[in-house]
Amino acid sequence: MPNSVSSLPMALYRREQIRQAEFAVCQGDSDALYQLVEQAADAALALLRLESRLGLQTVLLAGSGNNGADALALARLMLERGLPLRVLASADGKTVEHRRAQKSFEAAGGVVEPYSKEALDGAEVIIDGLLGSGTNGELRAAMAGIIQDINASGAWVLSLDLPSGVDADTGNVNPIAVCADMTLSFGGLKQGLFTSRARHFAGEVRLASLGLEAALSQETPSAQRVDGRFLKDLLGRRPRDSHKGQSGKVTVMGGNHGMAGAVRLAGEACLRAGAGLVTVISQPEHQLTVNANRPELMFWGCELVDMEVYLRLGWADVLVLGPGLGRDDWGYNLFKAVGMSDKPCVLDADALNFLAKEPRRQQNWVLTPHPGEAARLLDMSVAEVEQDRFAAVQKLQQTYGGVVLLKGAGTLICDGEQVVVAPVGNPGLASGGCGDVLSGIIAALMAQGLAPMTATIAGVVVHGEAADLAAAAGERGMLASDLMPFIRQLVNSDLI
Ligand SMILES: NC(=O)C1=CN([C@@H]2O[C@H](COP(=O)(O)OP(=O)(O)OC[C@H]3O[C@@H](n4cnc5c(N)ncnc54)[C@H](OP(=O)(O)O)[C@@H]3O)[C@@H](O)[C@H]2O)[C@@H](O)CC1
Ligand SMILES: Nc1ncnc2c1ncn2[C@@H]1O[C@H](COP(=O)(O)OP(=O)(O)O)[C@@H](O)[C@H]1O
Repeated sequence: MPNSVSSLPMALYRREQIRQAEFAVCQGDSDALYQLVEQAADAALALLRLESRLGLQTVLLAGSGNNGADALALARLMLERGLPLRVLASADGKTVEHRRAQKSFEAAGGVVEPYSKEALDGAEVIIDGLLGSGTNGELRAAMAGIIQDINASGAWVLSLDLPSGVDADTGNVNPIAVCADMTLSFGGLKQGLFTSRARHFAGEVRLASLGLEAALSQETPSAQRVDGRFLKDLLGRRPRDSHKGQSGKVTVMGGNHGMAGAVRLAGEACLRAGAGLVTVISQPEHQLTVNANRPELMFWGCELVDMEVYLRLGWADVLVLGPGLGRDDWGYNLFKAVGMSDKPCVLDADALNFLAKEPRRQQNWVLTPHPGEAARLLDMSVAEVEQDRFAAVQKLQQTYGGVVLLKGAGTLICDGEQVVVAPVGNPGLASGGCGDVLSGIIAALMAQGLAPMTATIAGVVVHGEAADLAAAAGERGMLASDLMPFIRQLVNSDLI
């Protein structure tokens, strides 16, 4: 069945690519396009049935474009089945398909009412067909008002194609969007649904491909999505005769005065992700904290960054620089020392702030900025980074080389060839130290032989999945340390 609700593929597209596929199939023929509208409505009905939402008091909201046409076609299907519904339209239909869907709904005895807030009273289900992929620029005030009413209604909300107000390409919201429980994406998966603010507004995402698969396969996906399945067959079982020297040696550097915890977290995560030997280089007074309950970490107290540091860097397979590094001369000198070595490295936190001041490119590094650090690296505001995270991660990679990951809900990873979106993890990660844990995991995976891009994707997936497991006890109050036991479980998960 071409219009069935399928399981989510990994390929993501920009809205223009999905429109191209639609054009390739319909060739501008309105009958063919109307068929797609009918199929979209069929798929939405099937989804409502699957979710056991049929028979509940339902209000459908139709906008003036083809997203509204989808809602009106669904309204007709529901009316024909005697399901309880009200249909509200915010404006007159502007497309041929919209007018046709409305006519057909009215011919079946349906009534389209003008929008009123009161009509949402008592709604158990709201179908959002206000705005889809044709949305341009900032929402007009009237539309923003309707969306506010939907969000305040308390109903279960299904958004057709996109939550109204979410940008299909960036996931950005300007200034408000429908907060959906579920989104049924049509044609192909829009890349914007999986990152940025869309992570909050889209709810669970489903796909109705509407028979556009073949046409869409002519397009190169703009990004790939990853989830826990990425970990399958990644590391494999350790050879029975393996020894610690073969599992990779990592040196974690950072932990300026008062910030012992950052290097301790990165170092411990590195061990839990399977590195054979981990040394922490930090301010000397931090030895007790770093080794408390974790004697497996080696420690070297470094007060002065001198020749000995350079010699010690030679020992490691992979370096991590940044957790708790600080921005003083001590931190800067460690940054210089790492720059002089040719080791594969993970740069995080203040190491990225030094890099922003002294930009250079390196191929064998992984940069892990959060949006604030990304803004400094790109000399722009955090709002500009967040406005288009896809563009930001690509620009970072072009400027600095290597593998770049842009943190935040729907983390993006780019190696210059492809962009990967990892919609894993949860807001429990929004607490200090979680980024330090991530850099330790990535370094451990690199030290065990994974290529930087693979290690970075796998690291983000392990980190996010560990957070989801840890969140069983609640997201609020979750600590970076709570991830540790689950990291171990996940790096062995391909063996289960
Ligand atoms: N692709 C596919 O495979 C298929 C796609 N299909 C469906 O078509 C949908 C795309 O339809 P579409 O192109 O008609 O656009 P759509 O999202 O309804 O919005 C246009 C309306 O919104 C308005 N508007 C715009 N910006 C605004 C703003 N900032 N603030 C306020 N209003 C704003 C704009 O108003 P205007 O500017 O004209 O006054 C116009 O009236 C797609 O999402 C999917 O549901 C399926 O039916 C079949 C398969
Ligand atoms: N809402 C969220 N959903 C998913 N992941 C999140 C969310 N909030 C934060 N994270 C993740 O948590 C980590 C936080 O990193 P960072 O800001 O560097 O923390 P710190 O510097 O305190 O260690 C990142 O990997 C980020 O992607």
